[in-house]
This record gives sequence, structure tokens and C-alpha cells, in this order.
Amino acid sequence: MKVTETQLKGCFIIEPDIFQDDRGVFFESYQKKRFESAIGKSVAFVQDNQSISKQGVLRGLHFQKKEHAQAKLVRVIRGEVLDVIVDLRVDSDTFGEHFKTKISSDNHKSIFIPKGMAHGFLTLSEEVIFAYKCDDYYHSGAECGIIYNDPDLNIDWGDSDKTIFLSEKDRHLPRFKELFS
Ligand SMILES: Cc1cn([C@H]2C[C@H](O)[C@@H](COP(=O)(O)OP(=O)(O)O[C@H]3O[C@@H](C)C(=O)[C@@H](O)[C@H]3O)O2)c(=O)[nH]c1=O
Repeated sequence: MKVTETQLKGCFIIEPDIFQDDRGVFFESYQKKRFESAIGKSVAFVQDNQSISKQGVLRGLHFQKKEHAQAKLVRVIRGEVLDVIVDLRVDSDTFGEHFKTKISSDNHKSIFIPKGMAHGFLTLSEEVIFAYKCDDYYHSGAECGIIYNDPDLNIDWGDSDKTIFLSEKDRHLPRFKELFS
């Protein structure tokens, strides 16, 4: 397993060891002991989520507020996404900065997203099955988000000519500076 910290402190890319034979592929998608020793802390995941999306769907940028903030371990089971994480920790050197990378069912990468981040992804393939663990339960009252094309965050989501499908909720998310100023 290879674990690399991104420029956002505490946010890691995890690449599992892949075992390939005549039948296909095997890998450990999560192993608590190895995972916690690699990231240097214990995380008590309590919920597993899965979403299925068509191409061009953008889910995000989402987070839960305050005492319901969630750390997440995200991966792609089918297809490919551009995954984006924004640092919302006001005391962080990288506050307001983002990290983005492509994760897919071919590269088998996971991302550990600590509490205090907003998260979103854009689907790049025809069908995407996206799966993630969370260390706090879903609380609809604590849901919050930032509009994906916020000019202050300045995230390059790629080909701007392509249609992006957003939920009604995500279309009306506030700007970064409305939440943090
Ligand atoms: C996230 C979530 C949603 N729901 C419900 C609420 C709603 O009716 C329906 C769809 O919810 P959403 O539109 O918020 O789903 P989605 O846009 O996929 O939300 C997810 O986006 C990604 C980027 C994240 O990082 C996640 O934490 C989560 O916020 O599912 C739950 O019951 N439990 C959950 O944990």
C-alpha cells in the first residue's frame, strides 16, 4: 500500500497493493490497522455510502457543519471521476486552497478526506459507482456546501463546453466568501 499526503495536511491518497492473476484482480480496499498506521490516527467510520451517476454529473461541494463534520474515505468502484477537496480549516496554511485528482476503478486509488474539508466530484465516464466511508452519520440539518464554480476557489473542472448535471440543491449553494469572511 502506498500512501501519499497531498498539499492539504491530513488529506492522503491511498494506493492499494494489487494482486493480478488469470481470474482478474484482488486488492484490500480498506484494512483498518494498515490504514490508521499510514495516516497516523484512528478513525471510527460509522456509515458507508454509495452513489451511482451518469456522465457529467457534479456532486458537491459538500460538508457537514461543526459537530457533525465528517472525515471520508472515498473511492470509485466503476468508472472515473475528477475528485476535488477544498480546505475549509480557517487555521490551516492551505485554507481556501483545493486539491484535485482523477480516481477510477482502473487506478484503484482512495482518498482520505479529513474533517474540515468540502468535497465534490465530477463524473468523467458513462457510469460511475462512487463509494465512501464516513466517520459521522448523515445529518440533514448540518448539511452545507459551496457552489462548484465559485470564482474565489477557482477550480478548473476541465472541459467547460460539456454539460454539467447538478442537483437542484447544488445549483443554489452559496459562495465561499458568504460562508467565510
Ligand atoms: C449524503 C446522504 C444523503 N442522503 C439522502 C438525502 C437526499 O434525499 C438523497 C441525495 O442526497 P444528496 O443529493 O446530498 O447526495 P450527494 O450529492 O451524492 O451527496 C454527497 O456528495 C458527495 C460529494 C459527498 O461528499 C457526500 O458527503 C455527500 O454530501 O440522499 C441520505 O439519506 N444519507 C446520506 O448520507
